[in-house]
Amino acid sequence: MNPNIIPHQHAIQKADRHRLAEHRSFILWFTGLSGSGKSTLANRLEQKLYKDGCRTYILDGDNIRTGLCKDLTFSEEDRKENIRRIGEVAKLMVDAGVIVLSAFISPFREDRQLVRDLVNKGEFVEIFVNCPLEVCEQRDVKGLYQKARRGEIRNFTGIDSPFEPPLSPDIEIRSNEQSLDDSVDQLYRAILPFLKPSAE
Ligand SMILES: Nc1ncnc2c1ncn2[C@@H]1O[C@H](COP(=O)(O)OS(=O)(=O)O)[C@@H](OP(=O)(O)O)[C@H]1O
Ligand SMILES: Nc1ncnc2c1ncn2[C@@H]1O[C@H](COP(=O)(O)OP(=O)(O)O)[C@@H](O)[C@H]1O
Repeated sequence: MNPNIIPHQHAIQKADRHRLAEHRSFILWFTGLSGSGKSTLANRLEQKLYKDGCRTYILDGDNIRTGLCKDLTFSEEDRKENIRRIGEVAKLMVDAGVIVLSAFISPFREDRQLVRDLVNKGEFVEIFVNCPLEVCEQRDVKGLYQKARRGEIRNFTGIDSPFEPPLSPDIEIRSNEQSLDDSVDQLYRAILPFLKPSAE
């Protein structure tokens, strides 16, 4: 820490923003293989929360790897840096009173833990979108698994780059065993308790 950087105490705090929005803010951290269903679930859940009048924002590859993190590759080191930056952005958004839905592979336990440690207890909800590699590969939503198998993409998660599944996720969705509607319902019911304003 640089001793010459002294944070300013702003008059309007996170708790004030929660009162205004009438809900708390936190990070819904979707993790899973490419094609497991992270983006689809984040999108569907956001629509439900939006209908309820919640302030939400999705962080995913479209708005991060084409902007803030466009300098990063898929090496282990760059993936770590990717998640570190996303974690810092998500933390700011939580402070701004927004419910953040983040949809990144985030393959390493240590990096996910790092994001959890950035925010207060109860402000990080780890959602493991669990789907066997064979099913993700069969879905091949973007044709990337085929490219990876042909050797046209290197360091592809599940093929020649590791994925460390969460050991005790807050929520687990088995996206190959349950329908999309059931998955969204399960998620919505599980996060309702997080929405309620606490005694801040
Ligand atoms: N080498 C390699 N490995 C994995 N994924 C790859 C790769 N190259 C490109 N893509 C596409 O990039 C998306 C994953 O980016 P992330 O930022 O979520 O990855 S990570 O969290 O830094 O590991 C991922 O998107 P999703 O399918 O939505 O997960 C892929 O479409
Ligand atoms: N229960 C489920 N939850 C999420 N996605 C599902 C489910 N069942 C089938 N799918 C399908 O799996 C695919 C997941 O793709 P996507 O959301 O882009 O994955 P990711 O963001 O993890 O790469 C979509 O075509 C989606 O319709």
